[in-house]
Amino acid sequence: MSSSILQSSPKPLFFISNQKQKTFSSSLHVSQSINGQQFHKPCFSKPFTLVNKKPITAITATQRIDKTLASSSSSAMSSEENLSFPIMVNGCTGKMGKAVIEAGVSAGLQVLPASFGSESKAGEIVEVAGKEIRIYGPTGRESILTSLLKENPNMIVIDFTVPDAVNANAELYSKVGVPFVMGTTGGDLEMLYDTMENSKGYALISPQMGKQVVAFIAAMDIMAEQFPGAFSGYTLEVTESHQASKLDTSGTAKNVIKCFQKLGLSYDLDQIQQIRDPEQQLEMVGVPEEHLLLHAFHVYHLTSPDKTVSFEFQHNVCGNSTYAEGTIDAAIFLAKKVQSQAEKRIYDMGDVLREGNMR
Ligand SMILES: NC(=O)c1ccc[n+]([C@@H]2O[C@H](COP(=O)([O-])OP(=O)(O)OC[C@H]3O[C@@H](n4cnc5c(N)ncnc54)[C@H](O)[C@@H]3O)[C@@H](O)[C@H]2O)c1
Ligand SMILES: O=C(O)C1=N[C@H](C(=O)O)CCC1
Repeated sequence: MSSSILQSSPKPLFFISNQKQKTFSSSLHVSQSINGQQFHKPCFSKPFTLVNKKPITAITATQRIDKTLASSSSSAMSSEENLSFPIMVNGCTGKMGKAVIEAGVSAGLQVLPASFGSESKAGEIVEVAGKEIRIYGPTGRESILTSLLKENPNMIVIDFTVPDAVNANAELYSKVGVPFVMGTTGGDLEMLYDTMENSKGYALISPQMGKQVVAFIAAMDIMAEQFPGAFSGYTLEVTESHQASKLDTSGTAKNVIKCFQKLGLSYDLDQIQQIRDPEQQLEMVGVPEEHLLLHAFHVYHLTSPDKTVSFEFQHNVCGNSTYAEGTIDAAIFLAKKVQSQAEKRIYDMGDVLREGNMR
């Protein structure tokens, strides 16, 4: 596959982009005072700040979210449903972790001062969106989570960690019995769903939290259901470009490809062309320079057997605010399901959209 895919059609049939919004966000500057010194940083989302490194101790009631925020959250949320719940954001020093905490704070949710992170960060206390959060490495997670749940029976875990941690984390959440939103991609999806089927827990699992992209995938799925095989014989080329730090292939692209397969296209996931090189992203994909460190561009190009007909679909996202907002909607949706003891326990972002649970 060549770069022509990305440049072949100046007017794609389907184009979703939030570049405008993120161009605004990219000019955001954060000013923080650390040990009396003032720091200014241009960023997509506010950076976390390392406060200090202390030995790990159990979470106590005094470390929990402050009560002022807790009480204000009920009015900021939905007073008629009296839905106020704390979130534990795992991977809180990561790009998504930070963005989700900011979105959660804006929505009036409580953020618990504990987060699962990498071994190298274990014991650190970091500041994200004005909240001090202690990082817990791989050791002792079960007892930490158990005591957190005991003190916060209506808590929801939000996981934006790394592909390698997905299955072990989901097993732990299920074992302890804490409902969770799994935004992290990768891992063994079949195993993840098996874990949930075998537990009594609630979960919302989605490799894509951006509402408009989710709606696009749902539309493709409806087309596949109504017109199975409509694109038989066509060839498919898929290109996805993300920041160089992304560890796995786009989970979103995999879901879109499932729809194309139902539409009759034969395609193997290892044919996906991943672009992680910033130079290619600038020149070939057209990613704005200020978003090289945080973007998700996807192109699906379909060509008829005799090459007389072609289709192109794109969804291009700069920054990550759309995912963070969707994640908070997902957490609110899941909290309501838990509260109402809904029979269905495993959800995805399509369920959130279908029930109109958007703020
Ligand atoms: N569902 C969506 O809409 C969506 C959107 C964006 C990103 N993602 C996915 O979310 C995940 C995180 O993305 P990101 O951009 O924030 O990545 P990131 O690299 O910026 O952050 C990863 C975080 O995980 C932590 N971590 C590393 N090893 C860990 C471990 N063993 N246990 C717990 N935490 C660990 C890191 O310290 C870091 O805080 C990726 O899988 C990405 O594909 C999903
Ligand atoms: O930035 C990422 O990493 C993203 N991952 C998700 C995926 O793999 O589909 C969603 C888009 C952003």
